[in-house]
Parts: sequence; structure tokens; C-alpha cells
Amino acid sequence: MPKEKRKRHGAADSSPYTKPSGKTATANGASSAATNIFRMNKDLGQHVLKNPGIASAIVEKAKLKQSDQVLEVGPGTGNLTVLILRKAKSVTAVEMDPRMAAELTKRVQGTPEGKRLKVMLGDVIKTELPYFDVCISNTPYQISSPLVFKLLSLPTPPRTCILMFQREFAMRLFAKPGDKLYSRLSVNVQFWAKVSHIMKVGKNNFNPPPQVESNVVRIEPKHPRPQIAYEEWDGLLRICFVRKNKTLRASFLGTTAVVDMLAGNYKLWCAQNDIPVDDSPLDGAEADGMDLDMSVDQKDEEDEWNGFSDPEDPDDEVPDFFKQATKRTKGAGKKNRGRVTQLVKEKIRKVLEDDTQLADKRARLCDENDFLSLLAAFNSAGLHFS
Ligand SMILES: C[S@@+](CC[C@H](N)C(=O)[O-])C[C@H]1O[C@@H](n2cnc3c(N)ncnc32)[C@H](O)[C@@H]1O
Repeated sequence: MPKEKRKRHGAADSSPYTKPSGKTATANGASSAATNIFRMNKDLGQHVLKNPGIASAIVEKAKLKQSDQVLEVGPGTGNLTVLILRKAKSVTAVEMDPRMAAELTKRVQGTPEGKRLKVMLGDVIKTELPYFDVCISNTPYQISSPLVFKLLSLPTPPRTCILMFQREFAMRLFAKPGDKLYSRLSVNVQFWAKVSHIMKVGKNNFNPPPQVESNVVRIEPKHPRPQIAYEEWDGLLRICFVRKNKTLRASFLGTTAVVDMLAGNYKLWCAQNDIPVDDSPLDGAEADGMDLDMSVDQKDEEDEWNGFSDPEDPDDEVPDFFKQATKRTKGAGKKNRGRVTQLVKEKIRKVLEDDTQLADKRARLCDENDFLSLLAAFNSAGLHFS
């Protein structure tokens, strides 16, 4: 086979192993037999747990009740699924790879447990999830962050989540202000949930072994849920953490896209609340006053215009409005801005300098209370993030 063709074939999902084992996994718990049936797709994070002791420990730590409905993300060949089925009322398993879904279905076919398993084929991030009490997952590492955000933002969050992540990601969940790994993810997860460490798992417990070590963590969403609108809170954090080393003044006032977004939301808020607004265009002298905050480091601003997120912080991606606004406003200058933008700039300055006195603080050093007072001050000035 020509080299080029062989490579493409090797990357395809359906490539069989040259020596399939022909064995089927037993419903006895973790087994590596089914993992020999086809080549694992590393792009889908397919590292199957081969240590039955770890699989049992993960399920034990979920403290399942017989009445629990469980969501399993990425069941693979079912090494965790069969153990969960023994302890819970039902399992919904969302699996992206049809070969894995077929393997799992075959594994429980004809067993009493099989009737309590529903396999949903698809990307869990895009799937509308049914109600569940507990989430268990040996998480495909490339969806760790969107999965955590999805679980935290569910209207009815689960009682508990037992999730395996790569070690560095797990450490970001626990990071505190000032830590290198402190990020929007850290603030969010610690705000909406209690997060605790369960165990370390070495790479040799997987087939094939991943390149990094793993940790299992427990995430228990807070009950009652904090009385804050998720989109507002996360919208604020997204702006603060696009560049966590910047001052908040630079994040909010040195970035045209942020001012424009807040001005757009302000107009909407005024319309919804029957508040008249004067958005007539600024004349020449007034428009000059619309220059970006002169106290903002020019380099910071250029970074924003370039639309780059912090490469060290993969979760703190540039928000969509930011990319769109950057495209739209680049080169448009001040011409399109009216009095509302000017008013909003003044409001932002007041929030940062007078109301919260956080203008010179950097997101990487802000704690939950800082973000809460920022959000309260912005909202009471009529400024919203969603
Ligand atoms: C690390 S393996 C875990 C397999 C099994 N649970 C175990 O512990 O042995 C991750 C599984 O998630 C699946 N997967 C990857 N991305 C997914 C996604 N976006 N949605 C649902 N499943 C996904 C993979 O196909 C794979 O079966």
C-alpha cells in the first residue's frame, strides 16, 4: 500500500487491529478484551480503563442509590457502565463513536441490566440531556472544559459528578487567586459547586496509556444554587479572563469590543425597561473624547484587537461577541459611535474606580467576592453581559 494511503487508512475510525482478539468483554466489570477489537481513536480521547480496581473505586465514590438515574459520558466499551448498572436505576450513556456504542450495546444485550441502559449516539456537548441525578465519566480529555461548563449550567444540575480528568486540568479546578493555573474555569467551578479530589490515576491503568497522568474529582453543584444568572456571571468572567494579567481597567475600558458590547446590551435593557436613550452621533470634539482609555497599556489593547486569547489558558477563549465586534469595528473608527457608547464608558469607569475600586486589580488576583461586587455594580448601573 502506498505510504500516503496507509496513513489515511490508519487514521480512520474503522481500521481494525491486524490481530483482533475475538474475545468479548464480560459484564464482570473492567476488562480490556473489548479494547482489542478495533484501533482506538486518540482524537476522541479513547483511553479505556483497564484496571478493574480503579473502575470499581470510581463507581463506589459516586455513592449511588438504587433510585439514581446516571449519565455516563463516553462509555466506550462499557467498563464503567456495567458496574454503574448494578447500583443505579438506569444509565443514559452518550457516546460519540458508533463502534463503541455498538460494542457496549452488544455487551449488555439480553441481560436484565441491558433494559436499564439507553445509549445515545452523539457529541455530549451538543446533545440535549435528559434529567439525571449523577454524572460519571472517564472524560475524553478534549471536552473536559465544555463538559464542566455544561454540567454547571444545567437548569437542574446533578447531585454529584465523578469525573476523571488529566492532572493539569484537575488542578485548574482547584486553583486559587494568584496560582498560575487560576482561570475562568477555577472561578466558575468553585462558585457553582464544591470540588474535591478523589484519587490519582497513573497512565498505565489505561489502554492505550495516555501521555499524561489523571485525577478523579468530585464536583457537587451547590444546593441551593447561588442566586446569580449564569450567563451574566460567566459573561463577566469571560471578559476578565481573556487576559487575566491585565488590569480590569484595561480589560473593560481598553477594549472597544467590550465597550460596544456593553453599549449594545445597555440599549436593549433601556428598551425593555422603557427608559429613553439619546444615541445621536457624537460631534467631532466629543468623538475625540471617545478614544480608548489613555491609561491603558497600548500593548494590551493591540493584543485585544488581534483577538488572541491567553495561550496558557485554553479555557479562556475569546468570546464570540469579541471576535465579531473586533471584525466589525476594526477600521470603522469612532464614526459609528453615539452618545450611548459615551455614557456606557462613563458608567464602566464609575463601576471600576468609584463603586468597586477594582480598576487596578488583575483578574488573576481577584477572588469570588471581587467578581460578585463587580457584577452587582455593573448590573445596578444597567450594564449587562448577556
Ligand atoms: C477515555 S474513553 C473512556 C471509555 C470508558 N468509559 C472507560 O472508562 O473505559 C472516552 C470515551 O468518550 C468517547 N467520546 C469522545 N468524545 C466524545 C463526545 N464529545 N461525546 C461523547 N462521547 C465522546 C470516546 O469515543 C470514548 O469512548
